[in-house]
Amino acid sequence: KEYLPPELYEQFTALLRKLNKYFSSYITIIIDENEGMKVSEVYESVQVYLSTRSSSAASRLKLNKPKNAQEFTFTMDKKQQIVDEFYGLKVWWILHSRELKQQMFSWNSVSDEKRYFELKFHKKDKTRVFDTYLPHVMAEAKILELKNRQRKIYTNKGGDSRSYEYRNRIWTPVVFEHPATFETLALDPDLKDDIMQDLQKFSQRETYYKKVGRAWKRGYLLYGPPGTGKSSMIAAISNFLQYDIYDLELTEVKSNTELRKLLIATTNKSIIVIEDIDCSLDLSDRKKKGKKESKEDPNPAAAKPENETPESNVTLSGVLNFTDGLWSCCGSERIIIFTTNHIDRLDSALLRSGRMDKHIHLSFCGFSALRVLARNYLGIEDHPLFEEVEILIEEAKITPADVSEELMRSSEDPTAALQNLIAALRRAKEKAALVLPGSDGGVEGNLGAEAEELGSTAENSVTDLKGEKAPNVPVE
Ligand SMILES: Nc1ncnc2c1ncn2[C@@H]1O[C@H](COP(=O)(O)OP(=O)(O)OP(=O)(O)O)[C@@H](O)[C@H]1O
Ligand SMILES: [Mg+2]
Repeated sequence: KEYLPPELYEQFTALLRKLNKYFSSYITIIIDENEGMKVSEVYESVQVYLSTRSSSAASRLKLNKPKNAQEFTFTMDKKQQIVDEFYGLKVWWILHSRELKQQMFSWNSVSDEKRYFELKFHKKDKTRVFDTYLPHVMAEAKILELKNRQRKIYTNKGGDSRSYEYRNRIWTPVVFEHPATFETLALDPDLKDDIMQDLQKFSQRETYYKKVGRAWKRGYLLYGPPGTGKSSMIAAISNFLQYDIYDLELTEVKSNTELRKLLIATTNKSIIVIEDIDCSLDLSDRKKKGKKESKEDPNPAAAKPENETPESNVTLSGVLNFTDGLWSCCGSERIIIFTTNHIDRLDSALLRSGRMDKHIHLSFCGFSALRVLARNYLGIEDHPLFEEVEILIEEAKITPADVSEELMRSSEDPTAALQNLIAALRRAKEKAALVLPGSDGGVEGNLGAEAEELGSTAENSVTDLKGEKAPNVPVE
């Protein structure tokens, strides 16, 4: 390097590398961390596999202990080599990292890093490596992943953009530990069974979906007043199927293209959630609003101040494409869940039959749901006060969240807790009568109408908390 001019030195070393390759009796395979916009599955599997080998084989390790994990795990540090042996076959693994030069200068710029594994083995072992060793690595990684699996909840709401782990990922993961299960969910038993069977069936129907030519995914729309268990149900579904959750914050998504990127970056066996879809996007009035704006202001772009941050440009059609367009079939075993408190605010395009496979109405606490809550919070199956509660609860229209609150206040004394509940039910009943005299009650009056309205748009039966089916009025 000291004696040759730089350009000659470059050429000389390139030639040496070529010669080395020509005469070398080894083969090297590169496994990149990123595969387009996704983290490569092969890279992740290799990393998991090597974590069991590294503690004995490498001299410099990184120590990890994921939250709640039983044991420490080790991962290879950069430039470390691990020699692995498999029935007499010897291979070398090295983790490399390359800094990518940034094109543009900026004050808070951080150089990008590209990581990759290098697998080296003798030429004579080529067939064995491809036919037996690599499949063994993948299979072993799968077993380990299942053993140490921690479910994650991902969000697209800005992670730490300067941390390497998150900069290259558009979803930020957090370990998911929600305790809600179908056991603890206060729901009409028939509705609960129906949902559980539907989920179970879905998760076992890979070949069926293929046979009928459909993408292996399912859409649920959960609707009902606040505090009726929509979010809890999503957690219960995740715990039931052992799927990860992708919590999509639509207001953070700038365009339909970004929405598509987010979709592509989700993994299989996952639940994609858009909570409060009516609040995230003005879906119903979008077209009308667009027309109005264009009438009032012939050139709206010119009126905008230049430094204004661009608003979300996600459109209804973008969301619809996200749920069932051509791109929605990349990957499989996905459940897409929308939640809303106001089903009447949703565009009919989102509600039409076949769009979301199941519309689930979560409503006020019925007596059977109360029994579940009494078991959860008070540890009782029956009580003399249940008779009174049963009569009151059908009229009072109180959410499971409110019932839970009442029961929690004196959980050590079931009688006192139920007396509190009875008082709360009486208050709720009076309040409901005051709000809408002569009607069934407050908000719930509207909800009944919503259910009927939905019956006319949804192909699937509309099931509610009490297991009633809303009338299926034919689509006009
Ligand atoms: N059906 C239910 N079964 C058991 N607990 C429930 C149920 N509904 C509500 N709760 C309790 O009430 C709290 C609020 O419920 P949750 O967040 O699931 O309501 P939500 O329907 O998602 O409300 P929002 O529309 O405001 O998002 C939860 O912490 C849960 O403990
Ligand atoms: Mg919620």
